[in-house]
Amino acid sequence: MKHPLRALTVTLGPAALGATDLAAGLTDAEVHCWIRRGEGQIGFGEAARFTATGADRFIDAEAWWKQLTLEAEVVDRVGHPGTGLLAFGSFAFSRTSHFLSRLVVPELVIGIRDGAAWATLVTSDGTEPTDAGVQAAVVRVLGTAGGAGGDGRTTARADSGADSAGRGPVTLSPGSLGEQRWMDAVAAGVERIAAGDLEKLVLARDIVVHRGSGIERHEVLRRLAASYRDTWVYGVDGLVGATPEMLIQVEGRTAQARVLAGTIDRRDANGQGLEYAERVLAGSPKQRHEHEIAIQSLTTALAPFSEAMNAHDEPFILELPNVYHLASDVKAELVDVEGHIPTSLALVNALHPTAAVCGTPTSIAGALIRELEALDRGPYAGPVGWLDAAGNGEWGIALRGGVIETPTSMRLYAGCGIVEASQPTAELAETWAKFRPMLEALGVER
Ligand SMILES: C=C(O[C@H]1C=CC=C(C(=O)O)[C@@H]1O)C(=O)O
Repeated sequence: MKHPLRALTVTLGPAALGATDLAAGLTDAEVHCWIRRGEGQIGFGEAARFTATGADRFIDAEAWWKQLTLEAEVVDRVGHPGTGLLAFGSFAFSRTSHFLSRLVVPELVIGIRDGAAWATLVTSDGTEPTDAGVQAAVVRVLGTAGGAGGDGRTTARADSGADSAGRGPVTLSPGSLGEQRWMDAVAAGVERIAAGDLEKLVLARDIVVHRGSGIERHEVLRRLAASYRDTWVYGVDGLVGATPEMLIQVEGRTAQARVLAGTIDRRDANGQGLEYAERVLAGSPKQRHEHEIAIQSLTTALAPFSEAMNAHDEPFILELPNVYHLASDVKAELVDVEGHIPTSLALVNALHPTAAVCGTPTSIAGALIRELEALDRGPYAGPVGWLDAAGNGEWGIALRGGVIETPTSMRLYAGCGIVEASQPTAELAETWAKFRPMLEALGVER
């Protein structure tokens, strides 16, 4: 007999987690996670799962989630975004993808928000989750109380040193298109833009990393969380990465997005730092044009759901360990649609795919991507994140990541915005800079 889910959320004392950085809790190879600057949520086990493919994947997921949360019995003693029932999710970039878009409700979620920790225990067999049950589940996944191992940053750094020192061979192999064929695809895209068929196109490619000694998923996540503190580190099943781009974040009536487009490799700055980025990135008409198109696509799609929207006139420079980006933060106050504030997933349905990962106009860019990339992007460049029963959530764009395909191999993806002024060799170099966070986390030096 199928039972409705039952959930209990309680505050966790500092000793229960034993660390101020949530990355310290990445103790299990199957852990789901969403972490930025040591805060967010991690999930263990599985109480429920939904999968879908096709054009209606977001709407179908939303309907499933609504029904599940309506039937559930929830005691939430914390009551902020992310507490109560929560699902992690990952969606295919394309409606034609074979990848199964998914929502996963873990049995145990541990979170840190504004320095305070909490945990939610979910049962699917009809039993009532208790305080003692939550504490016991936390101890089970983190080791003894207070035994999560201190600060995730320290642990991760020590591990990555040990890793590059001496594990099995790591090799790279080309994905769907080799480098030359991918550059030919970029040149073909530029031609189509020059012919006036479209304004911008985002072309991606894949590579496969083989690691003889095995891919340790939670170690990879720890390294990403340690090195890429300003990104959102995500792990949902085999999908793992650290994205700097926020498609949409919803908290009550407030929605926020971080739009990125325009990139330079930090290695090219030769230590000149931000001054170089200001000159070469913010000062480049090509990069500004690429960024302008991405901002336009987000704000146009968000406008019907909001009454007040502000985005700065000037993009800022986002400094990451591998690249500098042109970035713009957009904030909007949401309006009721059919009597309700739109949920984060409803907004994802309206916003995806933006011009930061597809192009403009969307349908022409989407068709050209299918024609030129010769690649099923799977969850790459699709929405990844979490949502709660109130509709709050954070959905990043699954960039700077990849999919663990076998115990010893992982497929990585990276793409570039192509405009008329794009040069195939420069775009190829940019993909290598974008692969770098994952390559480093996997112990590949390049
Ligand atoms: C498509 C990717 O990046 C997008 C996000 C930021 C900057 C981009 C760019 O400058 O081309 C891309 O639009 C990727 O990382 O795979």
